[in-house]
Amino acid sequence: MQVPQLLVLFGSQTGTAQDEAERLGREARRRRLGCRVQALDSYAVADLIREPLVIFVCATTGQGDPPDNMKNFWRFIFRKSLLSTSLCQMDFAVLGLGDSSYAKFNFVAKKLHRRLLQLGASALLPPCLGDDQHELGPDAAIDPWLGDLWKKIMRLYPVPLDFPEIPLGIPLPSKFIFQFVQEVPSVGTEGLKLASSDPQRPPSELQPFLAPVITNQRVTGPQHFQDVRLIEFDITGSSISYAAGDVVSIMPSNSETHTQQFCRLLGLNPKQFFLLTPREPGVPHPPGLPQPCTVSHLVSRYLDIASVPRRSFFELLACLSPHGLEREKLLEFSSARGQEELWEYCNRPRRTILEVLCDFPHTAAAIPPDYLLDLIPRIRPRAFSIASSLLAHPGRLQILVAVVQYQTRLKEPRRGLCSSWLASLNPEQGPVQVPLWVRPGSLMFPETPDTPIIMVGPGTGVAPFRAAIQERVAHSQTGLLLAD
Ligand SMILES: Cc1cc2nc3c(=O)[nH]c(=O)nc-3n(C[C@H](O)[C@H](O)[C@H](O)COP(=O)(O)OP(=O)(O)OC[C@H]3O[C@@H](n4cnc5c(N)ncnc54)[C@H](O)[C@@H]3O)c2cc1C
Ligand SMILES: Cc1cc2nc3c(=O)[nH]c(=O)nc-3n(C[C@H](O)[C@H](O)[C@H](O)COP(=O)(O)O)c2cc1C
Repeated sequence: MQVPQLLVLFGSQTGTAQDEAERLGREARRRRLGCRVQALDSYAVADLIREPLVIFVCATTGQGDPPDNMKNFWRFIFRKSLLSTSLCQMDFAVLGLGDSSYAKFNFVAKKLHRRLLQLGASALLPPCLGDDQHELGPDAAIDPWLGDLWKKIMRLYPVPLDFPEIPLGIPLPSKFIFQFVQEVPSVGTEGLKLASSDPQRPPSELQPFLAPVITNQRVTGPQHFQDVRLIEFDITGSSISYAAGDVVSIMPSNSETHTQQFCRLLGLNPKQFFLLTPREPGVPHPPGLPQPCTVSHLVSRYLDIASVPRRSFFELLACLSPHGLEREKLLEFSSARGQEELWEYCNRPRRTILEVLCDFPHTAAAIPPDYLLDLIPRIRPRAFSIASSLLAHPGRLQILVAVVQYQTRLKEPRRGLCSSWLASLNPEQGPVQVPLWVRPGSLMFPETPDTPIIMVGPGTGVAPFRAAIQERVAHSQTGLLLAD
């Protein structure tokens, strides 16, 4: 008897839907189902007509919009030419991530559910609508829904009896195998660059442009509570072009201090090189990680140790812990009944992964490197409205950054990863480069430059208007007034 195969496809803007999709993948593997977990746009969508069992995990972003990594899928699935029997072989369920304070609550999940029914697929359950506004977060809706889903799936797709369930507490195999290497293999140091600038293709998340920082200047008075920076990048030779309203994405790094602290806790040598091999065929190499790579590069540029850990982090950490007391606490945090306590410990005070690891030192010191990429999510890029015009500043790109810093009940102030990192870059102390790429924004300015517009953009919300005004001045428009 063959093992049933489940496909989990996700669309995620900031990682929550991806984390839930990976949780589904782990729960499926514990139940001995074959399981693939993929971003919707990295899946060959035409193959859906052959899939028997698919769970879609989708966030809603913007104003009821699909996340960037499912935009191609979204266009495809709503093609008018698709027949109403296209997906009649498929059982499916949709898990939505949203926030009920938005007018279009879980719009993507609801619309996708309806569309799949129109295409002939059979729903296993009504869609699950995870809500950030719930005091226990989206898991309040997801936990009971998943219980029902597994009951249904295991009834319709029973696994052979000689494959018993793998109990919680036993770690599943890691996605990758780390092989530490004493010497740098012959690909040389070129492979260690984060990204190169290929003049043929505009920079993207997979291949950002390393833009030198030209200036980094505070534009608010020294007494003002908010530190706002005007940062200028040199984008000469990048093939980047932009207009007012466009957005630049920036991939930040962890601070040197945090990187070193993390390595110390885990007993890792930052200078050590390693190679990564996927445990299963077909698992892609982590995007943006060079091969070979140094531990320091992995920790500073890839692992989001400054983020607030999710429940899945505690679940895996508990499995890896050799220390009785620490393991017991970690298991509690990963259980359904421990969610209120976890919220108080982590989410409310915004405690970071690094700080949690400091609280569980015996466990941290025993984490096998193979599990690092299962345990800690990838650093996410941050978006900034472009605050300049190429017509006024050829070969340059400027942004206005409000440095995020606030206090919770923890003694140490909370600092935004990207804004604090950008603020720390000082080109006067030597060359510094920032990985970035540009995408169109949703803010559209009138095509005829003489159309009068009233612009309201408080704080750094003024950035796109600064760009629009520079454009209009370059076109010799007069009568412009920007009030602040
Ligand atoms: C399309 C778009 C355009 C943007 N343009 C700009 C721009 O022009 N300039 C700009 O400065 N930013 C802009 N942002 C925001 C920017 O992308 C980052 O979110 C911001 O810089 C913070 O990132 P960070 O990494 O420093 O903070 P993170 O490490 O991501 O931390 C931010 C998180 O901290 C929490 N937080 C922040 N303040 C508090 C508080 N007082 N109390 C409790 N929790 C808090 C919130 O959960 C918040 O999500 C834009 C965002 C988008 C989506
Ligand atoms: C900029 C932004 C726009 C959002 N727009 C919506 C929305 O229109 N409807 C909704 O239900 N949730 C909305 N949300 C909430 C997200 O869907 C929710 O936080 C979700 O957990 C994010 O999942 P992700 O991390 O996988 O992207 C928005 C969140 C952000 C940050």
